[in-house]
Amino acid sequence: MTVITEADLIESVADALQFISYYHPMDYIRALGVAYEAEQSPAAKDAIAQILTNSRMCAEGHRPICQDTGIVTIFVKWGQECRLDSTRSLQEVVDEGVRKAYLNPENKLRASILADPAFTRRNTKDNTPSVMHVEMVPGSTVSIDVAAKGGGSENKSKFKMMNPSDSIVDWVLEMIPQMGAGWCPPGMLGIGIGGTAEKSMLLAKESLMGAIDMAQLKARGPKTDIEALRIEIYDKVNALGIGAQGLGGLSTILDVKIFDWPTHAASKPVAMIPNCAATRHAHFTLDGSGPVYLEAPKLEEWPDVNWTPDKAAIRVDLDTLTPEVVQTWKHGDRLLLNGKMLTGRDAAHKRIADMLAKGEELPVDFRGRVIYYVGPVDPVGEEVVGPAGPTTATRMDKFTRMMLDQGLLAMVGKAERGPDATKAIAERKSAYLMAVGGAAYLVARAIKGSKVVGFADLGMEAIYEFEVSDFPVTVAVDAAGENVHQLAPLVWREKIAREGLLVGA
Ligand SMILES: O=C(O)C[C@H](O)C(=O)O
Repeated sequence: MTVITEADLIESVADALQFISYYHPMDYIRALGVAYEAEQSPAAKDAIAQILTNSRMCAEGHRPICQDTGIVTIFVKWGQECRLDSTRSLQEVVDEGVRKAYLNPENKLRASILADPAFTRRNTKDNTPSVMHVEMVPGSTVSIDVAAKGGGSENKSKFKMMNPSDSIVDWVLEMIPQMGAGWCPPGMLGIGIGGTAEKSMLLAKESLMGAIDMAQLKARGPKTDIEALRIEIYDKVNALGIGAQGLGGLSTILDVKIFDWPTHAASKPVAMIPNCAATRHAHFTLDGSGPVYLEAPKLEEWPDVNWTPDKAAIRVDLDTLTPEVVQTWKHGDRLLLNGKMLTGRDAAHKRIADMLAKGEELPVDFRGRVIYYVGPVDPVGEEVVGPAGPTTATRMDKFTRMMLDQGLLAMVGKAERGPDATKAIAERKSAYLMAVGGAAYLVARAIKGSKVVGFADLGMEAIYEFEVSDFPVTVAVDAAGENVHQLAPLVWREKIAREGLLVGA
């Protein structure tokens, strides 16, 4: 009987979570490097350059790849000849490891988990509990996959109970455009086919724990129907031209993973879960001999890509910004923002709406201001703020009109805006600016000052005032309502079809 001690499990889980917070898996970095070389869309290439540069900076600086340090998801294969030496449950012991990792003072990670999700949504403050799936297997070791799944990509998960004769490829191609860019492409698609409703979801999620091997698979050719399906979905999704961050381009996905399971004669459940640019997972095996520490990758393995701000970009002074200046910006323009910018995301917007409904005075005057949708990581050491990349703007769509009514001039976030928000932006001659999701540490370098100016109790969801210097954004919706996320993928889809471009990495 192998004895697994509490201490070994806690230490190994904590080490793996710290590790994946700043080291991308190398298979992802290699595939993204190939996608970068192949990319022909300047906007998508710039976004991939930011993600690659950010990744290397995080590996060097041991700080999180993304401000969203994820919901911890753990797959445990527990050997039947192993015993956990603890009076606590496996969930409690694993969560002790999560707590230790997320509260590590040298690299404090963002606490994103809220208890009582339907009502008070209270932050648990240490990112616990994790979501754990345990399977008993033959053997005398414990094998663990640890992942930290970003909320933006998790939000785009899809499920369908198909008729047995329905086409999986058709459904995927219908879903991908609906998912927009909030899942931070280029990433991976995990697909689960069969079993029951919940089993297919688990299969999809577990499939994402695998390494990216699409190039090798395509080179050797498919040997099974599932492999052929992976290639077909990979090629057809990339041919949609959505591209990095939805900016139009050749690489929307870097791989498709598929797990399947026998199902009922009446059913064909299919689940699809995307993994974002902040792909984070690691694997280790405990054999009773002590904790496992993962081996650091070599920095030379990162592609030699060093993003710097575009010198031709338009410099904007936020402190003297006027509606007239906002109206001169055209969709696709690159801007470098300078001066003071407010922040606010889901909880702050909801509270503003509640306060306005009650006729209460807001803690912040939004007139003439720009708001950045972000929930930053707390700073460590000399930092003024930790990694602070944009959150998905679409979730703030329902509040856009309300915020523009408060005198807001423009918004900064990631991914597309929906039709209502785009219409409101055009009516008020405002603008929506897009920063690159998955480049949070790089973006945070442009933030020179940070203070909380409202709703301090909301933690990372409070309203901050950032002082920024050359903060890079692209005009995604301009005052005329022109929207890059609608226009660019169409252009690239047609170009790919017309020129027969080789898509993907
Ligand atoms: O929570 C965040 O910071 C970002 C979120 O993962 C998102 O992609 O919208």
